Amino acid sequence: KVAEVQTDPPTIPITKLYPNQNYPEGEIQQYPNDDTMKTKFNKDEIKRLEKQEIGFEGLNDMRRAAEVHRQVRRHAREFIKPGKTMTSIAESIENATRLLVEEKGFEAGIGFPTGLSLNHVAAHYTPNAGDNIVLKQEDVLKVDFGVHVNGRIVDSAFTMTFDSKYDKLLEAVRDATNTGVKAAGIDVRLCDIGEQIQEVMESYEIELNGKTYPIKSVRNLCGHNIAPYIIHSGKSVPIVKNNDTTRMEENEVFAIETFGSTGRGLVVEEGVCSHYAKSSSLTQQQINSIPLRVPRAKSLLGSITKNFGTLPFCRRYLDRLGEEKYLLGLKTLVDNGIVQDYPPLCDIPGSYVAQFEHTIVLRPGCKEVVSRGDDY
Ligand SMILES: O=S(=O)(c1cccs1)N(Cc1ccc(F)cc1)Cc1ncn[nH]1
Ligand SMILES: [Mn+2]
Ligand SMILES: [Mn+2]
Ligand SMILES: [Mn+2]
Repeated sequence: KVAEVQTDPPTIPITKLYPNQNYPEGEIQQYPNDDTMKTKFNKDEIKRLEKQEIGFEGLNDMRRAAEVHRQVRRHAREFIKPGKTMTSIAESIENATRLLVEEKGFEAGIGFPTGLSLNHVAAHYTPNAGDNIVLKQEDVLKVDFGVHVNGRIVDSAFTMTFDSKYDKLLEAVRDATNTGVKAAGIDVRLCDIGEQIQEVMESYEIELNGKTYPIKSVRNLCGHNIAPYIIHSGKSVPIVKNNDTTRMEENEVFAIETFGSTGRGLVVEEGVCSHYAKSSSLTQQQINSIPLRVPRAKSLLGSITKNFGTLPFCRRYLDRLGEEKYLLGLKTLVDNGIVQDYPPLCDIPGSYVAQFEHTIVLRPGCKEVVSRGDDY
């Protein structure tokens, strides 16, 4: 029996909703420098390159992951309400993702921990075991979660508020992210994208509790390129003007994300860490050559390699695997550079940060915003 329509809450895997396995295309955009592109590739060259691109399989895998993302977030936007614990929110998103993507080893699953950063915390907060934080009416919540199919990660995020007083902040960031998505393209310089994002972001201001704040682009946060099983594979997309003349290249996948803040427009690593990922730059041989005097570190590394590979994970994912007494072992792996920690990234207390993020594919003939939905 082929199901036609998703249940609420969502329980039907996306493969069952698309029996022909052709998943919906994202938003197609032409490149900003399209005329020079035309001279670069003629029609049949584009045809040939479209075959190559990230391989039709790769693109189809991303589209399936993106459809999972859209259906999970549609439900998340209904059930995330003040009074719910961060833990219950994270688990609802993760359970729905596992169901819809049909989690199976490295073939399909969660792309990285469910980011639920609040207010002046911009990114990389997810609850650890025992976290009792409850969502409040005046919170500014960034929901940033990932879905992968065969390592093709869709990284997309949106901001939720329950008070219209923050509307201008969300409008600024949404406009800035869409500006970055539009500016992106083959051969486009990263610095030019950062400049355009900053110009739009900082053209906005917001009045909060009787005071007017200019909205600042958070200058030390950025978007990034994505490779199979590697959430950031080397290039950073700035959200302020800088001098990085590195260019985007065809067939690259980018997460375009912008952060607007009423605070300093600068984040620092602050608070208890929850997010980690095995370094993608060390070879197995290099790892083997590092003496690990803490026995637990070795067994923990085995579990991380087996269950996550280079995909980011959080402490709750270790807990659900039955790992115990792992904090010293984890610290040892971090101190030896085998595992990278990603602590919460915070502006000043009392400030508010908003985020929107899309994943785009720079196909030879067009740009595909795979994570675009009717919500953002
Ligand atoms: O800030 S990043 O570390 C980065 C940006 C540019 C170069 S590296 N980061 C990558 C990442 C790190 C850990 C994760 F669990 C998931 C992703 C961006 C990001 N965080 C959430 N969504 N997107
Ligand atoms: Mn629902
Ligand atoms: Mn993200
Ligand atoms: Mn990202």
